[in-house]
Amino acid sequence: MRWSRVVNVVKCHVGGEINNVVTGGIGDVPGATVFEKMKHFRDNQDDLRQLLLHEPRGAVTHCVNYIVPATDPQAQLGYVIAESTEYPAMSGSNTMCVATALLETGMIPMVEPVTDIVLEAPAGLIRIRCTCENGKVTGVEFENQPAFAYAVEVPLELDGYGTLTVDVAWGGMAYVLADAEALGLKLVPDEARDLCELGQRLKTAAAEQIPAQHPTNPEFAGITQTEFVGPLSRHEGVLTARNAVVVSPGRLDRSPCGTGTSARLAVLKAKGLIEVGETFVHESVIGSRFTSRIDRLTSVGDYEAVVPRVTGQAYITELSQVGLDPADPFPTGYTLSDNWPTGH
Ligand SMILES: O=C(O)[C@H]1NCC[C@@H]1O
Repeated sequence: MRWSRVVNVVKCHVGGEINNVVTGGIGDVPGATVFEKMKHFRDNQDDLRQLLLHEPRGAVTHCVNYIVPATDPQAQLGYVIAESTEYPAMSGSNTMCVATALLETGMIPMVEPVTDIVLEAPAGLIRIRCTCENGKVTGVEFENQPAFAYAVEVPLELDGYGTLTVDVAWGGMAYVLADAEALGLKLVPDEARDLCELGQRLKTAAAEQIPAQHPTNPEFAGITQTEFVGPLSRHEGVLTARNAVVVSPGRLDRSPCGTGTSARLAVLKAKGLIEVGETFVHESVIGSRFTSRIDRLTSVGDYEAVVPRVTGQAYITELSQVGLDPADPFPTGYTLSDNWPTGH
């Protein structure tokens, strides 16, 4: 065997969402912050993302995280998140997989029954509380950077649908949130392809029509995600709802989505539908669940904001080494529109 590149990958899922973690083979990259390191990967080493996420090694449903040294002394390690079409500032499901991979492979020592860690994401410091039992991480609760609503109940023109009413919010990624019932959607698995097609159109229209520039870091991306929100209900008194997040280029998040849950908490608070500290259970289209709450209120620039805490459980599915044979005709892989949507 001869490989010109090899990385160690801890394959993980949380709530069915495949978010893998590269724990070796990269080393450090330049950058005074993890946000700068993210830009280095994006601008100079995007071939690695393509190698890992494109076929024949990856799939449109995968994300990957690169473990890097932290730049903030408060953090034990940093991570750069790479998805099919972007390097987001933050991701909830990826954070849960990263924390689980780091503790279950011993890169950060596990202390039972609770291990508190601090990691540096491109969005900033993420404080994480992991419950642990018999060497297994049984729950990852992360405190997100503040989430806030850019706009609540604003009109959006969409060809074929007329004028819709939507919300736009930041939860570590920027979301347009659309009411599923108003669109005749139940958020069930059979709707997956339709949700993706409509979701991609919605996010394009929202990005064109509704301003969403992050007030403290104008380099954070504008609207790249659509979140279809299902009706709120109470199960044994606990606020619960389903959602479906459409990740670009047009596939469903299998998990209840951590940044989407954070964005929804901000919108629920802006609409007076949730109290600080109240539990909110968010469910994905495949029925997986995250538990969340608003820990406290804050502000971001001129926006009133919430500090979300979101909990889920991740599982390691495989330990592997992914490599590149220098003669491989697909060193950056390929995408095909049968399962990797194009044209958005
Ligand atoms: O949990 C999240 O925030 C995400 N899951 C995949 C796409 C988003 O980054």
